[in-house]
Amino acid sequence: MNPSPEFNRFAGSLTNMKGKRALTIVIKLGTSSICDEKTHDPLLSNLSSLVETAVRLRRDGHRVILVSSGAIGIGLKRLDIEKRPKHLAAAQCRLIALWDGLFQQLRQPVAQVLLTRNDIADRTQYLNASNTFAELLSMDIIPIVNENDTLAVNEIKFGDNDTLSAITAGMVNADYLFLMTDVDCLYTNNPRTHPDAQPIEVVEDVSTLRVDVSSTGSALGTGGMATKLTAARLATSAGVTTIITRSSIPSNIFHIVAYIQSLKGAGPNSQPQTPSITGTSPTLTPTTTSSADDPMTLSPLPSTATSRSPTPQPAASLPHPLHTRFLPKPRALRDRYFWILHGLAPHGTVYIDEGAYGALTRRDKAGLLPVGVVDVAGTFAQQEAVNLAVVQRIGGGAYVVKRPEVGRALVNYSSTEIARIMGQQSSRIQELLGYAGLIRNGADSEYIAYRDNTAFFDRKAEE
Ligand SMILES: N[C@@H](CCC(=O)OP(=O)(O)O)C(=O)O
Repeated sequence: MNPSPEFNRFAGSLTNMKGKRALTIVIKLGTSSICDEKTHDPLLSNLSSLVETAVRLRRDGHRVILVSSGAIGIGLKRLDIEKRPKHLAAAQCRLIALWDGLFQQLRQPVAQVLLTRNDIADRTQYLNASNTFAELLSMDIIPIVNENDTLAVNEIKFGDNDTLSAITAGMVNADYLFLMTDVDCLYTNNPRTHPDAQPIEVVEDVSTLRVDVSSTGSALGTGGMATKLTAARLATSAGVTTIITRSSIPSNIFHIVAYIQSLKGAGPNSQPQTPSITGTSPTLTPTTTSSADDPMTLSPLPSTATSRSPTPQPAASLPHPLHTRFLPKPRALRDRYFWILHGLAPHGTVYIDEGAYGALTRRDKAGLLPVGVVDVAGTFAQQEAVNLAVVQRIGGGAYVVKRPEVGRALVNYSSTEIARIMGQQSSRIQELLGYAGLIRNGADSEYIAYRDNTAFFDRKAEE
């Protein structure tokens, strides 16, 4: 296969990136970008174009990881059935053969990586996965990642490949995560019903955007608008610039990277000099259908997003296609905290009082002691991950939940054990349980969770 004219055309802008440090770029392609929603035929020209783009980036010295959905969609064609089966990913082998065949045309080796949450639930396994990616990338191989649908029951599912791609991007310390989809970018409103809707070019803080979840994504995939924002929140917390852009023109990746890299010369996280949204309509405006073709419609809060006016006025000289860029958090979450917060699935909830929360989140962070625990829900074993919720004690053993999800912890005691020692001084653990939890550094544990085994979504707590 010879590179298409389009492939050769963007060689011009490539020169802008030459001589710069190698970037790690994760590209996520959803089902609707891989196969036709009605016929389920693979979108060959689209896939070929993506292959050309990825190979070109690789040859320019960058590291590329592809997160590819499509096993279920392609499987429908293979099995000649109409509807997405609930428990079947019949065509992962077909999907990877398709990618391998296309990459092979350009002599680019690829490697299949199938993951479930179980594969990263243990710290050593997480680090193994991370090392495997590093090794593949150092050998100029493009890893192609998907959820291992054959093994992934609900408890160990990432659930959607947007989330999986964000976790992958965090794991490899990527510079960019591209969430390729069937719309150009996020808009201030649904442009179909609101002609004055403006594209949102830059989002500083994804948590201040409220998403219209009525657009649920394609009929064959599991993601949609909401999962893209979740992915953006995860990836940006790990310091990854996250982009939403249209998948039908994969070479856009190239122009967008070149554009953003050129902005970086103008200062960290530079933004185009375009008007800010004034905040006249900060409430959510639902889209009218859930078609995958719907633009993503968001209601940004005033100071956190920058939109392009109807006549684009790019700040940098480089031309760039429409996209939404989520700025990475200035200080990336420590790898261990990223893993605890986003790699692990919580098995229950430990309710802590405000005093404990304060101690766990202050600068000289403490561990979680039994005395700060008010209640426990769910069934979990030692060394499993739990959700942490903050409660206010209101007397007589009663409490109100103030913040239902502030962070995660890897616990030294099971749910049954915690139920027996909560609210007590650590010195009573031995007496109450007959033993004292996990032993670390030769001493019994006085903590429900060690301080380096707790992590919080509020970034101030982790800085
Ligand atoms: N693992 C599934 C894809 C799940 C998924 O997240 O799909 P999508 O929303 O299209 O990215 C598959 O290969 O079909």
